[in-house]
Amino acid sequence: MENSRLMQSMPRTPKFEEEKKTDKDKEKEEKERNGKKTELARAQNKKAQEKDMPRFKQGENQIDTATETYELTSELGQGSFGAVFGVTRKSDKRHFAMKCESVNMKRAILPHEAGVLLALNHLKSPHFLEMVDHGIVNNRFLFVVLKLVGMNLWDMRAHLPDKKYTLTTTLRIAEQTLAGLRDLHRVGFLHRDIKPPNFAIGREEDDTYHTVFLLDFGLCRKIAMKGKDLRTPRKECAFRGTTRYAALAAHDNKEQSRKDDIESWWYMIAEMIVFDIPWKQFRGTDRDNVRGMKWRLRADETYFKFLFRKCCYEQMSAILLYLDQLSYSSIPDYDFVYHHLQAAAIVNNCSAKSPPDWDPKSQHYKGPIYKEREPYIVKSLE
Ligand SMILES: Nc1ncnc2c1ncn2[C@@H]1O[C@H](COP(=O)(O)OP(=O)(O)OP(=O)(O)O)[C@@H](O)[C@H]1O
Repeated sequence: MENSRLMQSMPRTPKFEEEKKTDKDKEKEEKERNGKKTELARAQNKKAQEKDMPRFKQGENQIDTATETYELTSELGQGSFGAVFGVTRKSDKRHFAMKCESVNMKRAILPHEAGVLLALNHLKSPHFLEMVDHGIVNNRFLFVVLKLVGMNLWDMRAHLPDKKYTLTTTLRIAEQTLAGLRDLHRVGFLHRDIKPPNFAIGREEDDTYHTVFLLDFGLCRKIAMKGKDLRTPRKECAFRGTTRYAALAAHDNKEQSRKDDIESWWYMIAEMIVFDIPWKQFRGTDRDNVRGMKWRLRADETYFKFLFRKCCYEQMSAILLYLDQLSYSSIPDYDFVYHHLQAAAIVNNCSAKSPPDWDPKSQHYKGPIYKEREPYIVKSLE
């Protein structure tokens, strides 16, 4: 005690202050340098996209690949790394989605994504899209052709009359997205960018209108290898993900693991339940503030209770408490999480028969139902 008081009263030497200032300056300079690098890479990527990508809006309406001709019919999405188009395969007039990426991107993402999709296509899970074609066009852009799905969960919410999902639909979404993540983890991948735009509903035409699909495997990381259970975590990693839904491990530049995908999933579902998640107003660059609020949620029970005052306090707090106990190597108990979702549905009188909000005319729910102790099923083994 005496010692610490003594230390506090001691004047800091100019040298100490100088060193501290230099460290801070260095950090600031490093941040500025990284910021400039990111900006430069972004500008280069944008230029490459403008030059190489299908120019649908300028009248380019047909893509000839090595084996097929596709007619471009719409633009379904524009991402930071590329674009997704609606296409019709000329040979059989079937509709698909074509995701494209310029060959001149600073870092190619699509070949990696195609690899993940290929692995997932061996799995018997209703939550992944079949990849029907992939390749390169005239050394201009890379592409993958995927089964077409409907609106993503972000856009869908904005289209609903109240711009909100009901609790029944939220819990159905929670159950299906949890099953999708469980299946992805089982093939040894982490998603690392769980957010509503990366899930989409199916299409009436395919009888998958009530199914939720997982999209965008560009940030996936393989964590389990053949003959090795788990990759050794790196000491420090660059931030990956989307600030609003990022797990604390991502905020702390730590190696992410299965539990962190589920933590991101928790933020996504919490947002659907409470509508206004407390860190909603912060931008992607405000990572420190968002991290602080995610910590407050854990430390301040009154705040947590207030947030879930309308419903699901017990279940959501039990799930988060459980997730926070897991470590890098833990395999989350998805069934345990599901039990809490089931409990929330029972306590809140959610009908198991109700169709999802986007299909109010339907008589009943016809989407996939979470199966406990679901065995790992590879298609070829059936
Ligand atoms: N198979 C598909 N069918 C219909 N729409 C799709 C399909 N795949 C993607 N989309 C639409 O395109 C959007 C962007 O897709 P995706 O996230 O795969 O691309 P991205 O370039 O990685 O995007 P971002 O950089 O924003 O993450 C999705 O939110 C969805 O609305």
